[in-house]
Amino acid sequence: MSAPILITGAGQRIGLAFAHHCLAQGQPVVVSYRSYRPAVDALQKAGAECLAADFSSDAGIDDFIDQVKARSDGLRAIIHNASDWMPESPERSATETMQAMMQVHAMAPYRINLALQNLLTSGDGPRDIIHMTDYVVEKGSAKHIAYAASKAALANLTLSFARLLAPRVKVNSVAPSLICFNAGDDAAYRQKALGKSLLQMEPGEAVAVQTLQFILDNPYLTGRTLALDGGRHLA
Ligand SMILES: NC(=O)C1=CN([C@@H]2O[C@H](COP(=O)(O)OP(=O)(O)OC[C@H]3O[C@@H](n4cnc5c(N)ncnc54)[C@H](OP(=O)(O)O)[C@@H]3O)[C@@H](O)[C@H]2O)C=CC1
Ligand SMILES: Nc1nc2c(c(=O)[nH]1)N=C([C@H](O)[C@@H](O)CO)CN2
Repeated sequence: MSAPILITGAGQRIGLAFAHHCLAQGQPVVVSYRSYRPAVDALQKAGAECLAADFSSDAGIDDFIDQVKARSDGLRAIIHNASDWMPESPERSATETMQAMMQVHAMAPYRINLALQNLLTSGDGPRDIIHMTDYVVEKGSAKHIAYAASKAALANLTLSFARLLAPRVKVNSVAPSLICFNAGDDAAYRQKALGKSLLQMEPGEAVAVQTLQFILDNPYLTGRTLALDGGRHLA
C-alpha cells in the first residue's frame, strides 16, 4: 500500500472533499479534525485514519505529531489545510487574535513539517508539502489583519521548506479567494463577495481538489504559489 497523504483540518469543506477524492483513487489518507462531526465517521468508514487534533496549543501540536509518528512510517504528502478565518473583534484582544492566527497558520505547519520531514523523505516516488494560504497574502485584509499576516507567514514557510527539502520534496502553496461560502453568509455578503472577482462565481471545493491533485502530479513545481481566485487581482 502506498504511503498516506496527511491532511489537516479535514472534518469539513475543502479538506474533507480532498480526503474523499484521494480515497476514491485508492490513495490512503490520514486526517486531523478538531470538532467531531458525522462527516468524520463517514470519512473513517471510507477508509481514512482520523486523528483528533487542536493546534491552538503547542501540546496539541506535539500530540498530533506523536499520533502520526505512531501510525505511519512514511508519508506521500502533507497538506496544511487547517485554518480559522478569525476577524478582528472587540471581544478579543489584538494579542489573542494574532497569537491564535500565528499558532494555527504558522506554528503548526512549521512544527509539523520539521517533525515529520523524515517520514516524507523515506521511500520512493514524489513527495509534497502543500500549504493552503489565501489571496489576501498579496493584498492584505482590513477585517482579517492577523489572519492575513499569518497566511503570509505560511507563504514564506513555503519558500524556506522548498529550499530545505529539495530535491526530495516539493513544497508549494495554493492561494484561494472565494471557494465556498459559509452557512452564515447572508445574501448581501454573498453578492458582494461574488463581485470581487472577474469570474464572479462560487466554484466550490472541486476546484481546490483539482489544484491540489495538479500539484501532486507535477514533478517540476516547487517554491511556488498557485492563485485560485477567479481573476480577483484584475477585478
Ligand atoms: N473556503 C474558502 O472560500 C477559502 C479557503 N481558504 C483556505 O483554504 C483552506 C480550506 O478552507 P475551508 O475548507 O473553508 O476551511 P475551514 O474554515 O472549513 O477550516 C478547515 C478546518 O480547520 C479546522 N481548524 C480550525 N482551527 C483549528 C485548530 N486550531 N486546530 C485544528 N484544526 C483547526 C476546523 O476544524 P473545526 O471545524 O473542527 O473547528 C475546520 O474544519 C483553509 O486553509 C482556508 O484558509 C482560503 C481562501 C478562501
Ligand atoms: N479557514 C477559512 N479561511 C477562509 C475562509 C473560510 O471559510 N475558512 N473563507 C474565506 C473567504 O471565502 C474569502 O476568500 C472571500 O470572502 C477566506 N478564508
